[in-house]
Amino acid sequence: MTPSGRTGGPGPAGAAGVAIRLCFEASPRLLVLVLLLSTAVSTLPAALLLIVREIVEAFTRAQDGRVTVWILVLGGLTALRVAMGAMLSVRREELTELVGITAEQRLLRVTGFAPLDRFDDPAWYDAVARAHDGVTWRPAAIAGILIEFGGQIVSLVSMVGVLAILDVRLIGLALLAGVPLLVQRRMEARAVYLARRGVTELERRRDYLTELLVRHDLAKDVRSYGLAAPFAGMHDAVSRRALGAVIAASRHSVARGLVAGVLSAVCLVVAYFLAAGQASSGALTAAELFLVFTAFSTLMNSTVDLFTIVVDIEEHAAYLTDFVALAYGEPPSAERGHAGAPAGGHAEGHAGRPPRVEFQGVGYAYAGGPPVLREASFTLLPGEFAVLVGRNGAGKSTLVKLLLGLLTPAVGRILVDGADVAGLGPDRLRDLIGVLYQEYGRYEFTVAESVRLGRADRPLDRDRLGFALEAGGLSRVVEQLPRGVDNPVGRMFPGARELSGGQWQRLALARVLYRDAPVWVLDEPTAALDVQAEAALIQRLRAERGRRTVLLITHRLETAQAADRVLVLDDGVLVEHGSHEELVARGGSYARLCAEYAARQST
Ligand SMILES: Nc1ncnc2c1ncn2[C@@H]1O[C@H](COP(=O)(O)OP(=O)(O)OP(=O)(O)O)[C@@H](O)[C@H]1O
Repeated sequence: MTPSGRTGGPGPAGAAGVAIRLCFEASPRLLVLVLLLSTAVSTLPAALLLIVREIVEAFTRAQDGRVTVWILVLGGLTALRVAMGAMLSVRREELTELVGITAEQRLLRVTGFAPLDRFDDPAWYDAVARAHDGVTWRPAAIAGILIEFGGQIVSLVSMVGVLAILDVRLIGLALLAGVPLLVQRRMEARAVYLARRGVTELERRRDYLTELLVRHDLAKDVRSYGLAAPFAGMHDAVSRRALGAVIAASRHSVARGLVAGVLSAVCLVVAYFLAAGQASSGALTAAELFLVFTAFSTLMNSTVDLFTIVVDIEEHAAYLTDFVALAYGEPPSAERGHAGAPAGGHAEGHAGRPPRVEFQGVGYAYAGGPPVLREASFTLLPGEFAVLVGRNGAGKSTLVKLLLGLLTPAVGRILVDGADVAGLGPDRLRDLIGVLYQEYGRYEFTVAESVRLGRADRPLDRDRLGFALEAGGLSRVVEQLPRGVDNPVGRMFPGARELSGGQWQRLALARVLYRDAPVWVLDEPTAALDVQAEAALIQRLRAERGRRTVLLITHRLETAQAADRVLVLDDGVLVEHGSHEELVARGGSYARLCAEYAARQST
């Protein structure tokens, strides 16, 4: 079940469990220290109250010496309480921050490893948005509340003890006074949560519109088409709709709050009358009457705080439904790894000989859509340089995603040296195949860091970096940067130099070259390259023949002429394959593509 399908939530106990687990993951030592400090700080108010009683009693009996001693003790304990309170607050803050970081790390790992097809599901985006909403502070808030909970229990028990000595009836009244407030708070929290859940999509739309106005790759479009005002207007409308829904949900909260306040006040008034009656009958001294009033209101507040804690945890638990489902649910397949033996072979890989890649009757359709690939069967021979061509939407990029194991064939198998890709596991596949996607990443790091992402699991190899930059056609560009390979690129961070479209593509290509995998899959690698850079790349690919198996996707048919073999995909069907000359002579799909291409080039 996808997290988006859940509405029940982990419940207060489940959320508390998650928070405690995160505290332990964050720092067990800090957790213990904070708990000890919290307990110590919470026991002091009751002790201080009893000392006040001693002072008043000593004063009424004119025992000046005792009064002085107790006042000094009171002063000492008050100072201690302030000091411990300050320490508690600092350490608690540290713990909650660490819990926030730990929780966000969990979520980032889950979303970073999620199967690619999740990104086709709007409900997945809703679930991630909700999980992300508050992930840095809600688990931390629960942890903080739990720590407070321990303190509140200690404080409540000590006040119950004080009242038990003086008038046991008041304990029940103090506890009762909290109930209306609890009910009111709970109804309020639930209504707001349900309203906010209902507007997740609106909030995502709002965030998307914000992004459209701050993304530098869209800045030119936005200005040239005058889109800033319409986007800002849409943002305003969507934000107001979301806000309206949340406000509507809390419409009755003032009335409910008034009723709850009156009911609580009734309990307080009854309790004070009872205590005053005791004092006038002589059962309580003036000091004890003062003590009763103070202990009652403290107990009542502690009760309300305790109830509030439960409601707060319940509220956070509701908001954490999607986080818990994502972070503690079934791990995504990529993270689970593939411990089992690879099906149908072992793909030992690059030991001297590049691998063979086979598509056997592969079919695929995106969820709810028509077949995009039908019965595709072909073999890339070890060390072969093959080119895949076809019209827009023919299914070329889908084929690449299937080969990289990002999508799973609906029918058929894909084998690398006899091993089914489905059983190889992401690490092995990454070792075997270096890929350049059409939409490659533009990472705003230094040149060296960006290229090293090709082998992010290993320390930077400066020699390989030099080779990759040279072979990728970036050496001259890098030489002109003030800090060379250690210069940041992009425009978001200080000292960074923006690259041209073609230079970004060369950087992405350098990443693939740095990876040094025995199979290269390059989807439109020359789309942004100038003629010279394109020729250099093709020359390099030809030089790699026999050492690497290369599949290159392109719309530039000159490139196809340089390849050993051309594969032609038409509407999801692999209609032809052979050398450029053979296919032209055949007069089929490829020949028609070439004719159209030549006509376009000559106009
Ligand atoms: N994530 C997706 N969800 C649903 N349909 C998709 C998705 N990605 C691609 N398609 C559809 O699959 C078909 C093949 O797309 P694909 O990107 O594989 O084509 P392509 O041959 O690489 O095209 P191009 O030359 O334009 O890059 C298209 O009709 C497209 O609409």
